[in-house]
Amino acid sequence: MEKFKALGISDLITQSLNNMGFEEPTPIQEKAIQPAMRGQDLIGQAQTGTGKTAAYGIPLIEKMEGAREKVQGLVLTPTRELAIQVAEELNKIAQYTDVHTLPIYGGQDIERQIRGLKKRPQIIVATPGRLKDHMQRRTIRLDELRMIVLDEADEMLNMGFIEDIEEILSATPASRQTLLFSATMPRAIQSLSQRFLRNPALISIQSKEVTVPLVEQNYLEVQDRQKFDVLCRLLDIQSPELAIVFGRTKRRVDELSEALKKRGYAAEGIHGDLTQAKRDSVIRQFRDGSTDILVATDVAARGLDISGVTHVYNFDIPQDPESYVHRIGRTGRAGQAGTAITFVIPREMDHLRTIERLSRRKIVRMSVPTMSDALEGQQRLAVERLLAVIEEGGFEKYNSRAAELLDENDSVALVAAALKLLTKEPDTTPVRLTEEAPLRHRSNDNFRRRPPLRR
Ligand SMILES: Nc1ncnc2c1ncn2[C@@H]1O[C@H](COP(=O)(O)OP(=O)(O)OP(=O)(O)O)[C@@H](O)[C@H]1O
Ligand SMILES: [Mg+2]
Repeated sequence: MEKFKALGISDLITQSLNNMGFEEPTPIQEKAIQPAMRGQDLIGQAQTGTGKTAAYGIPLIEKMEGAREKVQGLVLTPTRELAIQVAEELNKIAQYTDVHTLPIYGGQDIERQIRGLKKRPQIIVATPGRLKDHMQRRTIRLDELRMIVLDEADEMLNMGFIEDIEEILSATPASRQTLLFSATMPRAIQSLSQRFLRNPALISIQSKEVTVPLVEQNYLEVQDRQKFDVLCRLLDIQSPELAIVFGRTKRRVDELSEALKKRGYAAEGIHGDLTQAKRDSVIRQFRDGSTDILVATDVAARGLDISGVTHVYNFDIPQDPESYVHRIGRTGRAGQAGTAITFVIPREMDHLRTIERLSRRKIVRMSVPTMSDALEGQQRLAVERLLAVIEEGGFEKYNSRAAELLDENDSVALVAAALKLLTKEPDTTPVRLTEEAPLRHRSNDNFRRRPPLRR
């Protein structure tokens, strides 16, 4: 806590950071908080899962005046789920202050948002489209805005959002402070962003690699039609606590989540064509662990912070290196370890090399697991469960029956039969997935010109 105090953070906020289990600032927090509190514009870059939200959130909250009635702080995010999550984190950080944050995003009843706005939140976390709606209706005014943050800044300044961002910024006072944060900051975006900032400080947490070292990164080469069986085997062998499976298209996500359910996995899909109510419930179930596998388009690639995600599977190789970095960054967060496996069809190998080069990290080839590997994995799980019961005790009621059985049967046969009962044998229920065409290899330059957001 002393280290947070030394950054000039007030007692009320230090106290909530303590409650949240933050013992000391992460490197980006250490470097960004003071200049941001001094009023400096900045571009902050640090690896996924290293606390960028609080790095901008703390100074943002510190700068708000509880008594003022108009919106003073604004965070823009590329997705609705991220807006909700960031607003929650800001409200946690500000729990002992009189600063309130409201998320504003598409797909939610606008009247309800208008009622929320009547409570005069000082900070709004918004997706650009819905914010523009409110600006047009004059239910949100930005003429007293003091600070604006573009979270996932490179994505927000990508083709699909840039006009919205320009329009929103032009409605804010020129005196406002502007902060940009992301784990990836391609140079083209850095120079573009200079237009919106005044003498920005570039705060970048230097590291050899863009991705988090705690994430083990593998790929396997596989034909498209084999991918699904390979995924199921991997799930059986690795038995993730929670896993995210990324697919290229909405149809892919629908088909994949259905197919996984057919084979008995607790999977749900998320993409941009679902109703917001459905998206909310899918994320809620995944956060509380009632769904083990989230199947997603890139709509879930950025910013989402869900603890317990031990594995990320790129069922389809990502479109660009940035997407790769963000997708695999859904695991290995806040010092936890994680595993990421990318499925590459032979014609996409060049693409993998480009990702490797730009993320400056070797992605290690692994062999395609066999059916017997999968069975072995499930057997191991069954054994673990059995041994855990022995450890726990409380099965005395079964002792006399066990002794009886042992008198009449071979002991190895008995245990083997029990293990067979406990083991989920690999499921081979036939499923159908529409084949995806391989990603064509494109030059780096093109990576950034993709039209985003058809996810
Ligand atoms: N100082 C800290 N000590 C301990 N945990 C922290 C600290 N700061 C942040 N965290 C936790 O680390 C996790 C990741 O933080 P956050 O979501 O802000 O990462 P990020 O850098 O924005 O990642 P991404 O690039 O994926 O958006 C969160 O669960 C957050 O609560
Ligand atoms: Mg973030």
